[in-house]
Amino acid sequence: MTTSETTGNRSATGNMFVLFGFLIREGNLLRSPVLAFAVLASFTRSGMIYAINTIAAGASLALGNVALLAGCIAATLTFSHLARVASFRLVETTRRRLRMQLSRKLLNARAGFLARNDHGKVYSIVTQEVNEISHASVNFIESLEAALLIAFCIPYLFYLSWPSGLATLAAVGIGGIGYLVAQAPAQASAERASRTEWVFFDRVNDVLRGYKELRLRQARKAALQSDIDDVATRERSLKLVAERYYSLGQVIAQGAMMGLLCMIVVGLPLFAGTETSTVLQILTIVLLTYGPIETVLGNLSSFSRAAVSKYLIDQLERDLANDAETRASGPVADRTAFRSIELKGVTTVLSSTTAAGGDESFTVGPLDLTLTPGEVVFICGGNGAGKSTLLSVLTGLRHPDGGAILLDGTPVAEADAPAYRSLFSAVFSEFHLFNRLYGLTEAECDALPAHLADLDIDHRVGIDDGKFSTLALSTGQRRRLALSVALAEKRPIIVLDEFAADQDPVRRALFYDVLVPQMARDGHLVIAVTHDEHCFDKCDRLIRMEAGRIVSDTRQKRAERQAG
Ligand SMILES: Nc1ncnc2c1ncn2[C@@H]1O[C@H](COP(=O)(O)OP(=O)(O)OP(=O)(O)O)[C@@H](O)[C@H]1O
Repeated sequence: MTTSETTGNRSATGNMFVLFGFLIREGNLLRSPVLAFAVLASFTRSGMIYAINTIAAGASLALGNVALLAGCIAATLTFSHLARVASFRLVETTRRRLRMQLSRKLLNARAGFLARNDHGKVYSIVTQEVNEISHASVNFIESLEAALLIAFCIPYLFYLSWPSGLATLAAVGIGGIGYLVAQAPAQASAERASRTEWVFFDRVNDVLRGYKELRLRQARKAALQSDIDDVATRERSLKLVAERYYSLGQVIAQGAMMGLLCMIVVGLPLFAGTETSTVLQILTIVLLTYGPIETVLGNLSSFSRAAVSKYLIDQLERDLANDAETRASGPVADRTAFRSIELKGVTTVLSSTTAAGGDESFTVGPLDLTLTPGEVVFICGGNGAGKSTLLSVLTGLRHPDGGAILLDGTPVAEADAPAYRSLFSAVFSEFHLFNRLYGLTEAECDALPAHLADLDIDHRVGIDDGKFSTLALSTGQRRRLALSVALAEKRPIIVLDEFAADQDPVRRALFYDVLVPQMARDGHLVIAVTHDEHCFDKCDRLIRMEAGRIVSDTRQKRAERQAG
């Protein structure tokens, strides 16, 4: 991968400027006290250098100079401490802002984006890359303080001896150029290392999620371990290459500084005839600024790493913005009722990349369907027939690629999707249980215990302080818990994808003979994907799908229920 491939349109130096702009803007640096503390610390440190030099040059100890030295030392220590504390606050603020901003964008992304994208990449960016940037903000303040000190000292050096001032400027310049030369290849390797880290996070996910399968087959475990070793080794090599370049930049900077010292000690007396006392004064200043110069140059590599992180975060944010949901201009009010939902020639194209690198697509639709409140609709069909895709489109999680969804006769635009989705509660085949009762109203929370009892799960789970007492449940129990939440939401439409598949015969009967009829009696439209052929008579409509199409839509009289 070349540098231009990895850093897109931005050059390595451009990345650095973007980072600096971000740190100044996000840290509100121009108005932050941290800047004032850094300026004051470097000012008093310069005063300290001046006082040391003046005392060293004088024959006797002048009280005023000693007082100046003591005052400058106390002030430098105080301002440096305050600047450090303020800059750590800045680190945490930057980290918090970045994380909040990224999570907000992830929450606003289309469902398809999250289904499509590697989670390793998202985890890595939200943790590692964000940390890299927030740490750079401390280095930024530190470098600013050091750069100011250098800016104060160089004129003083020019005042004492212009060749020494010029030589110091040249040394700083050579050091800076060294970093600029080294950072392009270093950033390219650092970026590749970050991308390799995304793969590492995915593999860790395999270890955590596939722990049972891995323990059943040693060979699988060994192969995964070897893959993880490969990824970790590749990442290590890429990081080492990047660090080697960064170190090369540092060597050039250190070499320039050492050259400067030699030039002062040997060059000045030899070629400029500078007196020993002046040489000593210059040497004191250079030695006291040596540390800050090294800080500025040394931090360049951390900025370079952070610039790569910023580039990767920007890239993710751009992808998220391109795939963000179209939002309504005002606040979205929940819909509490509907008269009809109509799918008119709805088509959805699912596409992915094949192992050979080609494109593979599957079209669901065109689908025509009208649904009304109080109906019990079962959807059946073989694996891959398009049932789950139909549910995604119907619930507004996926905007159709063709045709339209009409709610009470009005087409649902993408911006209307949030309001439209508020009609639905669902337990998808791959559902997620939140530990906390996020977003439930007080009335819904109050209704929940009754639904836990109806679904025969109250003996295993309780609610404590807005949280479930446990989620350590069997698959069937987890599904019943998810349905309890869905029912407590009291939304007009309940969607269930293979709900009964994990239930024992008693609970399955409870579902088909008691719960579903009860939902319909309460006025819900119930849409359930099911493979239970012996229960097909327990619905008002049976929709059969094949190869992405509805091949039959049979209305029937529901079989009599045992209860209700
Ligand atoms: N990203 C994708 N690219 C291409 N084809 C896809 C993609 N996602 C799913 N498919 C295909 O689309 C078809 C419909 O999938 P869907 O999940 O809707 O089927 P389903 O009827 O719910 O199946 P099951 O009963 O197995 O859950 C399947 O053949 C599947 O392989």
